Amino acid sequence: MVLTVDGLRMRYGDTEVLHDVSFDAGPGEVVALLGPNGAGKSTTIEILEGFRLRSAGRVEVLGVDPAAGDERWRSRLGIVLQSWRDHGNWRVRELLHHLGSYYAPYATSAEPRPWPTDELLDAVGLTAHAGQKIRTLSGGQRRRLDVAIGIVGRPNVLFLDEPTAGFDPEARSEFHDLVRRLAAEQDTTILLTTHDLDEASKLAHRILVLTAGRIIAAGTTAQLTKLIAGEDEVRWTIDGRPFRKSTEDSTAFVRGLFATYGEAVAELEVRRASLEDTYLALVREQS
Ligand SMILES: Nc1ncnc2c1ncn2[C@@H]1O[C@H](COP(=O)(O)OP(=O)(O)OP(=O)(O)O)[C@@H](O)[C@H]1O
Repeated sequence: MVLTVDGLRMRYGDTEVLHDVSFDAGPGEVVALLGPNGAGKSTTIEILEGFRLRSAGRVEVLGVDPAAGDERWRSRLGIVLQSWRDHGNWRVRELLHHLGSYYAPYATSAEPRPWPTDELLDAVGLTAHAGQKIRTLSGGQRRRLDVAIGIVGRPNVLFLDEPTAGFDPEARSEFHDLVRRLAAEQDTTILLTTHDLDEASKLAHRILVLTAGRIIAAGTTAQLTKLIAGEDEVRWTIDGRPFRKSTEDSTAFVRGLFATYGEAVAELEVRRASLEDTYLALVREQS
């Protein structure tokens, strides 16, 4: 396993913000930590990055406890934080070239490092802005640069904390392609956090739903849909009077409705439970 988290707990003072979090991830796997504000997503990712010391539990990243990771171990991680580190006066190409040079000592023949600057600029869609000063980039362009900084060392593991915040739909879709390519072609294991269920479903092989410091559901989008599938809603009127019923099997219910009321049933509507609805219901229930 590339990532192993077993019984992870974290406490800030008297407050426990992670309770017994466990999951793992293999090479080339994309895992999304999905949850509302304050669920503990950043805390989890920061512990795996070695930025925070956990209170309890076993954590291994590339076979190493992050609390004891050395420079060589660190060189195999890519990190994209939520907050922007300001390098305003640098130009995009210069900065990537400069940061990339730190990784050169850790190159192997199987894993050349760093990622050549021009190829990288192309991969993140910043070629046209390569000569621009960083403070003149738009929010979405800066975020692309954040991602480029995260992957310049061709990491084996990439941590992305809310990577697409501030992206327009096109940038988001290009970013999704990039993440898929990194996982499929470079076997990069990717752990990302997001509030966005749609993004998690599109990107991740596995989604972990975290609320209030606990993983309350985990699986592929299809498995989650099955696991937390809610009830459909059926609405209809009889003689102008509105009715509404929540049911797990709307087809059987509608069949029964027609058997009983026949042609008196009008304005029939069936709304299937979406994963989004059930995810929101779950989160509300837990928080
Ligand atoms: N340094 C800290 N000291 C005390 N409490 C903290 C600290 N950092 C985070 N917390 C608390 O821990 C909990 C989890 O925070 P965390 O940032 O991990 O959540 P998150 O899921 O990443 O949220 P968001 O989506 O808002 O980024 C929150 O209740 C937060 O207030």
